[in-house]
Amino acid sequence: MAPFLLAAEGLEKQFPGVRAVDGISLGVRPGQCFGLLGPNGAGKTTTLEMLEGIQTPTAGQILFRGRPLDRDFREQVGIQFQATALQDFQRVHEALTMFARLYRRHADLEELIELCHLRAILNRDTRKLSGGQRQRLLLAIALVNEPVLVFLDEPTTGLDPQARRNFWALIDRVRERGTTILLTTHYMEEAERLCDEIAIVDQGRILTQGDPRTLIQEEFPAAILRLPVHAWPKDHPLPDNAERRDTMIELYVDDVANALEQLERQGTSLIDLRVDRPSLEDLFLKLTGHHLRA
Ligand SMILES: Nc1ncnc2c1ncn2[C@@H]1O[C@H](COP(=O)(O)OP(=O)(O)OP(=O)(O)O)[C@@H](O)[C@H]1O
Repeated sequence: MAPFLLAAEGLEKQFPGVRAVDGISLGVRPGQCFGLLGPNGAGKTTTLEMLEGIQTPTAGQILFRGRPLDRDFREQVGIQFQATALQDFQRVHEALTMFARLYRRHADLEELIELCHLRAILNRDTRKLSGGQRQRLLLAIALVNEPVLVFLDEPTTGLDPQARRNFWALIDRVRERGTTILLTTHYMEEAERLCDEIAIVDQGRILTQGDPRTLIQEEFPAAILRLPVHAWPKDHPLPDNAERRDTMIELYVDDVANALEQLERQGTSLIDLRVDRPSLEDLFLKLTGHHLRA
């Protein structure tokens, strides 16, 4: 586990009647953005909370810089919870200052305010923040002790697409400062956009792990052509590189131009044809047989 900042081996968590995490091993390298990607209930939050030292594993080992989690670990990491309780009647700058006081070492608050775009809302009551503003404040709070590693649990859930994109840009800047990030998400686009490495989690286990682009390239050719079943000529059997999914036929191809020529030659109507680059959604479907959002 030596090159890893944080590593887990054989993590398990058993709740009464529910095996939330069923043998997860992973390693997060310094400077990396590592993502746990999976549907609701997959065990992402439970895994994250064990890695944060908040939940005790039923079995398994966690090492931070090669050592078990200790008091020092708490000083060196930051946590953005799904729903950190911000106190009522507290303004943004008061919340920041209060959290900064909890740590021996803390960041330059002015710099943090700039980084997280909080200047314009410093005097706002924390109950009056929009979803994006709240997430920016929660991220600033997670960064208040200048952590080397920050945990983000579904940081953009509930944000509108524009606020989500803004938050991604903010995460880019946090990374550029050298902070290692471990996040959970059920948005595949987010995992593809932000993460150097992902672990796809389903039913408490990791199905596959690696850099998103490589994972996709290993499983799929360059493109997936999708067309409705009714467009396919009845007398033509499906070729080996095709699969039927519900009302659609998917063709897995490397040479799009050549595939289109063949389809036209066999009399397939191309009017409803879609050409897609294979995505994490396709990978998840292939690995589990179901859609991530199902
Ligand atoms: N404290 C608990 N007691 C009992 N069961 C729990 C507890 N916490 C989580 N679970 C169960 O463990 C499983 C995994 O939950 P977890 O919250 O880790 O999943 P998740 O992937 O983070 O999902 P979500 O995106 O909805 O947060 C679920 O079946 C959940 O109901």
